[in-house]
Formats: sequence, structure tokens, C-alpha cells
Amino acid sequence: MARIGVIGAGYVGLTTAACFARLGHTVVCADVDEAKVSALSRASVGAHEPRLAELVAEGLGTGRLRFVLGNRAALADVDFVFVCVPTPTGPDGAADLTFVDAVLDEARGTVGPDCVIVIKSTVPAGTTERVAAVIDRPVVSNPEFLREGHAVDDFLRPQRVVVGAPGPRGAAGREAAVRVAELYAGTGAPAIVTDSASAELVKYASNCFLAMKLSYVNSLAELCERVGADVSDVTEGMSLDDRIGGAFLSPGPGWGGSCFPKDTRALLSTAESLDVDFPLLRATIDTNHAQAHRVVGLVRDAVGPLRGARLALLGLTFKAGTDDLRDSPALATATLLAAEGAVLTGYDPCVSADCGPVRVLPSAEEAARDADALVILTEWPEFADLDWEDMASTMTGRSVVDTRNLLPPAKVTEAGFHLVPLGRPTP
Ligand SMILES: NC(=O)c1ccc[n+]([C@@H]2O[C@H](COP(=O)([O-])OP(=O)(O)OC[C@H]3O[C@@H](n4cnc5c(N)ncnc54)[C@H](O)[C@@H]3O)[C@@H](O)[C@H]2O)c1
Ligand SMILES: O=c1ccn([C@@H]2O[C@H](COP(=O)(O)OP(=O)(O)O[C@H]3O[C@H](CO)[C@@H](O)[C@H](O)[C@H]3O)[C@@H](O)[C@H]2O)c(=O)[nH]1
Repeated sequence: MARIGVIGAGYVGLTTAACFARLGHTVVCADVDEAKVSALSRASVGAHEPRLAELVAEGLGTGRLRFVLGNRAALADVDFVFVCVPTPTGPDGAADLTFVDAVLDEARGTVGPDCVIVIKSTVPAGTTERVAAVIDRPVVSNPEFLREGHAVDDFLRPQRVVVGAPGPRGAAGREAAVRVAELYAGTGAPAIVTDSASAELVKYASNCFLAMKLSYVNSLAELCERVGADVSDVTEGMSLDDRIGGAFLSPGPGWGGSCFPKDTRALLSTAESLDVDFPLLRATIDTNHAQAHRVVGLVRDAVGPLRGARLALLGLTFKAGTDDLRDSPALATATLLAAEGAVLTGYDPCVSADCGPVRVLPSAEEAARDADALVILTEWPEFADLDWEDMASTMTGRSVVDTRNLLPPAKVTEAGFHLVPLGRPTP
């Protein structure tokens, strides 16, 4: 079993640390956020991630996992260092590597001669190669593919493990890359060992492809409305072709979260910097920007001019199953609605503080009180079970815009509501 240092205790770093401890390795997880380190040392996990708190408690209990403030202890006396710090969007759309570079600067003087530095943060193609040229230690790329809300499952049962070493076909650090792949042996996942630029691109190419699928289906939904087709039937028909598959075909208020928006922009920026025209990716991003405006249009069509309209927004996180509000399409839509003068209340099972223009209330019923219309923005399953008779007695208006096609049409309409789904005929 290996000694592993993890730098950054966010969604990826914390999951990596807790899961490697679960797989039997000894892990030191470092962060610069004092409050986070202190909470984690008491097994208090802030993020809404199934099983994560349990694994953290287990790791602390067995002594295989500990948390430290500052990176030194996670860089010295370990066999592998996993860099899991943010790579946000920079001013020009490219990934900002300030956090990664700061950690690598620290690592340069601290890690032992046999330690392998593993870049797990999402970084542009060429980054690992650049870093390897100035660090006298093996450096490999090992992108992470976990989904928020499924982080532990995705880490312990990944569909693939990708590791890339610098040089053509990973020649320079192939042995180090194989050692990193072996850390995941307990997961049973197939491993691809390749060059680092290819590994880095697998990450961007996957996220951008999924985002493209979603922009495609969001445009398709609009077309379905115009021709009177039902997008659910259309996508079901498509999904039976196993070359297409059924995943990522649900229309919505746009795709968001901490990864798709920044990774699509970063890949486009990489392409532009190399004079590669990638109109498909540009259209994927532009289509997504337009989607929040389209939702506002549907709400306007349903309730009339938005100035002074009281709207209840159900779901504020970027998708169900997470408490993450980063780049949430629900909040992008809220901002546009507020700009037209709507007065917004909201409810989300994982959000308690007010969000921008949205006054957050403790239940869907309270958010809906006296509302002119209700807008479903995140697909939390509990919204499908709302008591619509009850909602009708609470609300002033009778319009429900369902951007996730989540609600049972018969129950909603039987209670007297006018239901506006996305890409389906109005019931
Ligand atoms: N969130 C996801 O679902 C996901 C999935 C796959 C890949 N990624 C990628 O992983 C990387 C990290 O994303 P995240 O969502 O975990 O970020 P996050 O913001 O949740 O966590 C990052 C952590 O790093 C810490 N940090 C910042 N600078 C540091 C430093 N110098 N030393 C030590 N700690 C430091 C922060 O305090 C924070 O706790 C990004 O490149 C992201 O694109 C994210
Ligand atoms: O059919 C669908 C599926 C998803 N979405 C939206 O797409 C966005 C992204 O969803 P998801 O991919 O589940 O979220 P993340 O947790 O951000 O995960 C993505 O981003 C991570 C960070 O890079 C990767 O590791 C994961 O593999 C990748 O799925 C969200 O706004 C979803 O609501 C839809 O609108 N319709």
C-alpha cells in the first residue's frame, strides 16, 4: 500500500483522499482553508455527497486518513502527491493555472526523489509536459471524472482510469504512470496509460462532448415545440440506437456546474490559441447562453409582463443531488427574471440562504405562497410528489413552467394549473 499526499480538500481532493484511504492507502490531505481542515479533522463534511462523511470518519478512525493545514506534510515523505486544486476560468476564457503552479512551486523543493507528482486538477493539454520540464521528479496527468452527488461511487467504481506521462506515448514517465494506474487496482476499472497531452484531452473532450449533446437536445426541444412533437418520445427513439445511447438527452434550463461551463470555454480557448477552428464547441456554448433567455421567454408567455410578477422557483442548485450552486442555470435564469422586474422566492432542499435575487424559504409551499407562477429549475425528485391541490390553494396564479419535464402532467392539470413543459405539447 502507498503513502499518498492530496493537495486540496474540495469535491475532488476530499473524495480522492477518503477513497484512497478506503482502498487501504495511507493518506495525508492538505488544504489552506483552516476552517475546512478543522471541520474535516472532526469528520464534519460540508458537501452534500452520499457516503463521503462515512468514509472520512472511517479513514480518521483507522488512522489511514488525516487532514493538515498547509501542504508540507502532504508533500514530504509520500510516494505520490495528487494535486486537486481549482483551475477556474481566467479572464480570456483559458484555464487559470495559478493554484496549480503555486502547489507545484511548493512541491519542487519538498517532495522526495522517488515521489510521483500527479495532476488530477483539470488542466489544458500540454500542462503536464510543461511542468515535467522544470521539475526533477516524475509528473503524470490523471484526470478525474467523478460527478457531484455520485463522487464516492464514481471514484470507487470508475468507468475508466486514465493516466498520461510526458513524452511521445508517455515514454518519459511510463513507469510512473503505470504505478499510478495500479493505485486504482482495487476498483477493477480498465486503465488507459498514454501520453500526458492525450490524458489531459480525454477530460476536456468528454465534458465538451456531453455539453454538446445537451445543447443539441435543448435546441431539439425548441424545435419539438414548434412542430408539435414530444421531445421525450424523440429522445427515447434516439436512445434505442446504441450508437447514440440514452444518457444526457434530457432537456433543461441549460447545463451548468463547476465543470462544463469552464471546461468548454477552456477547450475553445486552447483551440483558438492554436488556430484550430471549432465552431461546434462555440455553438455548444452559445446555445447554452441562450437557454436561460428561452426559459424566461416561456415564463413571460405564461404570465405576461414580468415587472412585479411573483415567481416561485423550485430548485436552485445546478442539478439535483448536490448543494453546489456554482454556475447554476437556475440562478442564471433567476438573474434574468429579476432584471425584468420579477419578484422571486425560491426553495431547494439543499439551500437555506438567500441566493442573489431569490428569497429562499424553507419549503416549496412557502415559496409558492401568493405566487403568480411556479418555475421548476432543478430536477429534485420530491417536486414530482408535491400536493397540487394544496399548491393551488396557496398560489394566486395557475401557471407552472417545468424546465425539467419532471412533474406528472395529469396531477398538475387536474388541480387547475396550466402546465408548460419543455419540448412537449402543453397538456
Ligand atoms: N467538482 C467536480 O465535480 C470535479 C470533477 C472532476 C474534476 N474536477 C477538477 O478538479 C479540480 C478541483 O475542483 P474541485 O471542485 O474539487 O474544487 P473545490 O473548489 O471544491 O476545492 C478546491 C480546494 O483546494 C483548496 N486550495 C486552493 N489552493 C490551495 C493550495 N495552494 N494548497 C492547498 N489547497 C488549496 C481550496 O481551499 C479548496 O478546498 C478542478 O480543476 C476541477 O476542474 C472537478
Ligand atoms: O440529461 C441531462 C444531464 C445533465 N444535465 C445538466 O448538465 C449539467 C452537468 O451535469 P453532470 O454532468 O451530472 O454534473 P457534474 O457533477 O458537473 O459532472 C460533470 O463534470 C465533472 C467535472 O469535470 C465530470 O467529472 C463529470 O464526469 C461530468 O459529468 C447539470 O447542469 C445538469 O442538470 C441536463 O440538463 N440533462
